Amino acid sequence: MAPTLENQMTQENEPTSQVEVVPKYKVTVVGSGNWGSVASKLIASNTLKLSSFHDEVKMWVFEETLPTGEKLTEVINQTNENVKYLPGIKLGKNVVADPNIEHAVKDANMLVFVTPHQFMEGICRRLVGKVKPDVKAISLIKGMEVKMEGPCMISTLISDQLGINCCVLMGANIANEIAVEKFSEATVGYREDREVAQRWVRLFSTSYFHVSPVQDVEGVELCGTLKNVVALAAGFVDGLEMGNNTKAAIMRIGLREMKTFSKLMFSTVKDSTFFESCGVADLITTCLGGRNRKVAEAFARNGGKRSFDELEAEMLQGQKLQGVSTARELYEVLSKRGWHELFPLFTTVHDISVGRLPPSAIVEYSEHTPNFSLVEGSAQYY
Ligand SMILES: NC(=O)C1=CN([C@@H]2O[C@H](COP(=O)(O)OP(=O)(O)OC[C@H]3O[C@@H](n4cnc5c(N)ncnc54)[C@H](O)[C@@H]3O)[C@@H](O)[C@H]2O)C=CC1
Ligand SMILES: O=C(CO)COP(=O)(O)O
Repeated sequence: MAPTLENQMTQENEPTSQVEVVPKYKVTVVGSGNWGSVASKLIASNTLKLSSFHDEVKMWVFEETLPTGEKLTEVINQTNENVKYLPGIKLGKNVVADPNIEHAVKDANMLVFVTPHQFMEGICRRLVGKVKPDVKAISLIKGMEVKMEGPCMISTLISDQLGINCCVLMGANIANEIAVEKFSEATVGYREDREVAQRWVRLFSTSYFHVSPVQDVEGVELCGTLKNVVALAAGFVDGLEMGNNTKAAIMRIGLREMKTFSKLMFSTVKDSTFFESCGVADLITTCLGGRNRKVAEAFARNGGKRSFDELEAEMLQGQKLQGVSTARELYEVLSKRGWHELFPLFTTVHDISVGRLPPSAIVEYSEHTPNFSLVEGSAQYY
């Protein structure tokens, strides 16, 4: 039987006695927004150093025309910079932007998914039958879809639609900080295949980006997804100038709801996952410096009179919030299961974001609803 790329590559970087041409993993990044561009830069710096990977990293770009009339893909390939989503940062000459998604993925052995979550169903539909059957995937996407049966994590959507293995990478990772090589950590969540997880760790790790593997895909992914809803609550508190103690209270309550929800959905979720970078660290950084927090602050300052869509378009120039749609998706799950009382913070964030409650409800609710703050509510179960 011919050796597969998989078993030929397990002894990564170890010298071989015979001179032989060993196939190398080809990596494609599906997505080229703010984090997608930084992820491409990280990976591209490593593929040049690690002999088991092809130097070239393909990056699928959702094509758009810039105000200059030029195509974004062409500008990225000419300047080696994503001038719209990550201006001022060189991606590495081995990053090649490609506007054709089918072409970008067809030869890849490793696929990195990093688009806003709302586009993933459409992307997966386009990719059915277009990827190598033994390709390995990883999702950096913080979000979920809601189906009749309940929430569907994006890694599950990818695995189910494309019939491939999918890990996740989440963490306290504000992209603009990693772009300028400030130290941070991240967590890779994997299901069974530790060797594949280690390969992802090697592909992403640098001196300033430390990655640890954890055998808990759902826990890691739910942390990354749910903290965006808590970040909106933190933004409301900032917009109302409530101060640090209130914000810390919101983060604490939010973390408990994250943990309770995750464990109710998946009994396999581990307590220890919440102490990894994907858990409490991501919650903190997003509540301090993320886009969800920033736009929610503006929303509250405007008394909820300007919609999130309007503020997002004005403040983020094409970048996308994940928290507002995640709050809506979460609300659907809570409604279907009759869980609103167990998750007052998640419920209130959605009610505020759609204008059913004023931003000030984020604290009023906590004062008047016993199980929101002082008395142990849903969170007592976990
Ligand atoms: N930016 C950050 O600091 C971090 C982001 N993430 C997560 O990574 C994921 C991707 O985020 P970013 O790369 O920051 O994206 P972004 O917020 O910069 O989103 C814009 C991207 O969406 C693309 N897009 C617009 N319309 C589209 C369509 N119809 N179909 C497909 N793509 C379309 C744009 O071309 C652009 O690449 C999100 O789930 C986010 O939560 C995770 C960690 C850090
Ligand atoms: O996920 C993030 C940091 O880890 C970024 O969060 P925002 O999308 O709120 O900027």
